[in-house]
Amino acid sequence: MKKFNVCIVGGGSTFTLGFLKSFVRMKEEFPLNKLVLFDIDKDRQEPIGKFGEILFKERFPELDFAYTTDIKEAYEGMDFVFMQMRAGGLPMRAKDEHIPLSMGLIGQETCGAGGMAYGLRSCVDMIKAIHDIRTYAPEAWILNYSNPAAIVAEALRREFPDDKKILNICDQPENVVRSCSRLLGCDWENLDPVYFGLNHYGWFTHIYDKTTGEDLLPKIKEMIKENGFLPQDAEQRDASWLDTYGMVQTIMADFPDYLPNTYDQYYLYPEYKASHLNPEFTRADEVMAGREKRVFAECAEVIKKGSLGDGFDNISDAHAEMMIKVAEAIAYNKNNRHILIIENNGAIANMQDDAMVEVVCELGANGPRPMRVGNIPQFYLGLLVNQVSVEKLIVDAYFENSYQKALEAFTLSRLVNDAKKARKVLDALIEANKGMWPELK
Ligand SMILES: NC(=O)c1ccc[n+]([C@@H]2O[C@H](COP(=O)([O-])OP(=O)(O)OC[C@H]3O[C@@H](n4cnc5c(N)ncnc54)[C@H](O)[C@@H]3O)[C@@H](O)[C@H]2O)c1
Ligand SMILES: O=P(O)(O)OC[C@H]1O[C@H](O[C@H]2[C@H](O)[C@@H](O)[C@@H](O)O[C@@H]2CO)[C@H](O)[C@@H](O)[C@@H]1O
Ligand SMILES: [Mn+2]
Repeated sequence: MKKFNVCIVGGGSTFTLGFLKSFVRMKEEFPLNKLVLFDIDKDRQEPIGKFGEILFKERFPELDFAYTTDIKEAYEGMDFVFMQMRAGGLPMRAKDEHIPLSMGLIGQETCGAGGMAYGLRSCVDMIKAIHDIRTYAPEAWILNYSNPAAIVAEALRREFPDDKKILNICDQPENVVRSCSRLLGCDWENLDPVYFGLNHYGWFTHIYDKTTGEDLLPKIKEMIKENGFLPQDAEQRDASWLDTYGMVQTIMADFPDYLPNTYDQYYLYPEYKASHLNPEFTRADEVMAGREKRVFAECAEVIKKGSLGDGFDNISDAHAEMMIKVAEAIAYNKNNRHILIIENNGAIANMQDDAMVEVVCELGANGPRPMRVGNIPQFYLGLLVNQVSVEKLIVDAYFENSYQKALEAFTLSRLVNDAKKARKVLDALIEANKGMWPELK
């Protein structure tokens, strides 16, 4: 069985620990020869790298493992590059959230003004990183889930039009499917969804039972109406995530056709959400006070002991598991179904061909084969055409250094929706992002 070389870009991410543990747990199904962590921040990556050295010495000694800030060492000879960078780090995420919220607008990592701010930073850093990767690993599969994935995917489509080995992915649709399995009391892998949308803006039209072919969505709708909706791993979630999943019940009461992606809440209830988010303590603050602290405390403890110790917890990590299964599908030409971000080209019949949309695809060694959903109803089409235009305009702003295009994107966004507010928040974000955005003229 061939063994693979993998690099993780954003080695200092709060998600890396989950990957390191999952690579151990999944070493039979996706065997690694070499794993390299790469980050531009040596100090942030080092504790995670040291944790990895101890983990692999004890659980996967045959693995060739390294961590580095050198691009040649990181990329040369790689088969897969997993990309999880956060351009500007969590402190900039906090600004993306706080600045719009201070003006009464949604402050969110990937949606609205904050998402566009993060998007412009990610365009700069992701395009540079992919040029670096292609210098040293022209054939590697690049699996991107750095956010905002919708804007990043559109920028990469334009910068690398002929590169068929860049794949953009998000775990949230799969997380919603997993959450349905909690409700139904079944194995999530026995659910076969039909889905359409953009990244962080989509709907499930059917969720079939893989064995019988029965569409379980009517039953799921009833259960959500009666009991609400919880993430599969509710016991491990922060309060804000439970609130987010809870909103699915509200969305379905107003729009009962389909099961929504949890991110739809921001587009459907922008005023309600903006007035219920705490401008003094946003999700970035919650992550910095919670997940970030936990991850680095776990590293420090293991490094201090010099071993994993008895209480070592290697519980399942849905996010890492999904990304590794995506690599596995490509590596072994499995043609498994995954929900991926791809160029539309008819997958959603009544949307423009060059939109980056999110649909179910069969995934194998030759890349994704999207499954068509036909025409979508006018309401959903209207919402998505609006947002795809926003995403395209912000990417225009990046490539053309255009203030005007950025202003248009901000004005068009349902989460801003007013030219005066758009100019005000855009100007504040330009100030906050000096040196990290392209210069907008
Ligand atoms: N699409 C999805 O489903 C999904 C799910 C989870 C996380 N994510 C994304 O993963 C990323 C990491 O999230 P996090 O909360 O762990 O953030 P984090 O800030 O903890 O980690 C990001 C790491 O990226 C590094 N980094 C920043 N710019 C870089 C660059 N140019 N090259 C290499 N490394 C760079 C930082 O130093 C940091 O160590 C984010 O983009 C997040 O949105 C996506
Ligand atoms: O606020 P965060 O940093 O916790 O999460 C933002 C990300 O949320 C989604 O990913 C979740 C995923 O749904 C969940 O199951 C688990 O694996 O954690 C992830 C991060 O919490 C979303 O898909 C990402 O794009 C966001 O970055
Ligand atoms: Mn996502």
